Amino acid sequence: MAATTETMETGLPRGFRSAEQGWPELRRIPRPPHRLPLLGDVLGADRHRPLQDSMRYARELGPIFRRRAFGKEFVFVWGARLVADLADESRFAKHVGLGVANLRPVAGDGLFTAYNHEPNWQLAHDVLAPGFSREAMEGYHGMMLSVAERLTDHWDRHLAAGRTVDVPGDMTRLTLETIARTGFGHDFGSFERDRPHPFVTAMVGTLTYAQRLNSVPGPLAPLLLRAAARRNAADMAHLNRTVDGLVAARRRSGGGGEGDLLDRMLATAHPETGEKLSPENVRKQVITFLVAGHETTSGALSFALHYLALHPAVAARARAEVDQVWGDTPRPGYDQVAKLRYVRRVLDESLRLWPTAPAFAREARRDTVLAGDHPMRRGAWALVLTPMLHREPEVWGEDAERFDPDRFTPAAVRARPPHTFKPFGTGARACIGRQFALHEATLVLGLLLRRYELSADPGYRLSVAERLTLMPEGLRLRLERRPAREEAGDAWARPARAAAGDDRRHHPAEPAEPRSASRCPVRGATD
Ligand code: HEM
Repeated sequence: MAATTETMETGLPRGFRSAEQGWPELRRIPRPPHRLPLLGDVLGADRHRPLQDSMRYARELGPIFRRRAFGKEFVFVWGARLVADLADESRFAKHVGLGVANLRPVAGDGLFTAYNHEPNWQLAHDVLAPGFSREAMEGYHGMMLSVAERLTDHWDRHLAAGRTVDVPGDMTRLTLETIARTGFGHDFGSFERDRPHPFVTAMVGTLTYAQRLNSVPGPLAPLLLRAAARRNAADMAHLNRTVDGLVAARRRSGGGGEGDLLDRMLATAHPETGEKLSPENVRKQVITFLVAGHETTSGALSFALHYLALHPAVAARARAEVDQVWGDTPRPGYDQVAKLRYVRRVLDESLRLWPTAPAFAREARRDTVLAGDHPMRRGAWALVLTPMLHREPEVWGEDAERFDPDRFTPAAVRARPPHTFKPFGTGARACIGRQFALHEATLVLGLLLRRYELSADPGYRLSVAERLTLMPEGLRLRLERRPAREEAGDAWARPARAAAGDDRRHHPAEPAEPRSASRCPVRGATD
């Protein structure tokens, strides 16, 4: 089965370089004390929650440590000084590490899973980056609002029926519809279904399988995961079919996406070379963007809603800001979203505690010494454990576990060393969809805060599910409608959909920012 050759024939993904080869002084790096022969550091490990296991080890072993499972040794790094050094792009680059490499069968040389040397990375990056420029984002705003209104209609129905709402499920509906609609002009009809869309089920299946591949001995994987591999093949076939249908429909219609991501993928030539993406690469990019474009944002929104429900004073402050900034505007404009500074801080603080893509891997471009202390050979790699970087006491204080959005006031951000907040990764391979995710999530949190009081089930204890990404498992909230403001004609409590045309509406009041051809439109100064 072509889908698994990279991982199953050798037990290791292509490009894998063992820690023993890469780190000459590996022995100096702390490891758990009770290592079993052949099996490694598996005592007490929860194979469904490898990230949270690693967080536990990090607390015991310090800012750099290693774990071994079934013959594979991993080096983890989370100390601020070490991570800042790994962010040096002249000496380090993205490593397509185990978890990401396991997604290669489905996402191939798509933007997220491409090896640095693959020419399709630069090609796709240059062709697609303008799809995340400010102008493009402004064009998506109306569609994002429309999808958010489908969510509030859905929640209103639950509220009327006296039911609680399924936060991760509904956030996934929302973010899938948003990326599908803005990027590909497609409607999955998620809010009209009782169960997750089969695309989501297939996606969760492939992500879970990619994670599981790391938790079984490589050579035994074909045997131990035979049934799971069969299901995975069916899931991948479903993803491919969905995407092929979507692309075929667009080709038949002869474009018509008004320059959305799919139009760019199909028709845009590289500005310098004139090259276009191949049909096979388009398939990989569409899958990449549909998956990367919703799963992590859904988790980020879900964690933020969890913390808002848990901290009524924070929610009240955020709501007061929304009322003040948006006033009675039924449909906030593009530029009114970035003005929700406190709501954005709530989001940042949620991403600090639970960065929903919780690790990224870095490899040495040449022989070097990490932070002047740990020699690494060219190709040696380490996993940055973002949730622990974001809890590093020297940076975030002894109360780093406490949820406090004021850690992101401009003064507090300025006072922190660089490279200490990395939910979107780092360098040239950092998240291309960062602004998209932040705009969408801030807008949706604003709309929900304005419309509802949210309360948590007092019995709920945060349980974080892992499938390469993170999600607050089983989170349900009780809603109460905020009293309507009669004098405003209930304008904000019931968005006047018809009043504000829908898709691709630009806000004339917002002047377009001049774009420098030499500057990548998705890389901000904060990266
Ligand atoms: C809160 C939401 C999001 C988070 C936390 C997040 C996080 C990340 C991280 C950590 C990386 C770097 C991975 C690595 O170094 O291996 C990444 C890359 C990427 N993300 Fe996101 N992401 C989010 C939303 C999005 C959205 C909305 C899109 C698309 C619309 C997207 C598309 C991508 C792509 C294509 C890459 C690969 C970029 C490259 O290598 O050139 N992400 N993301």
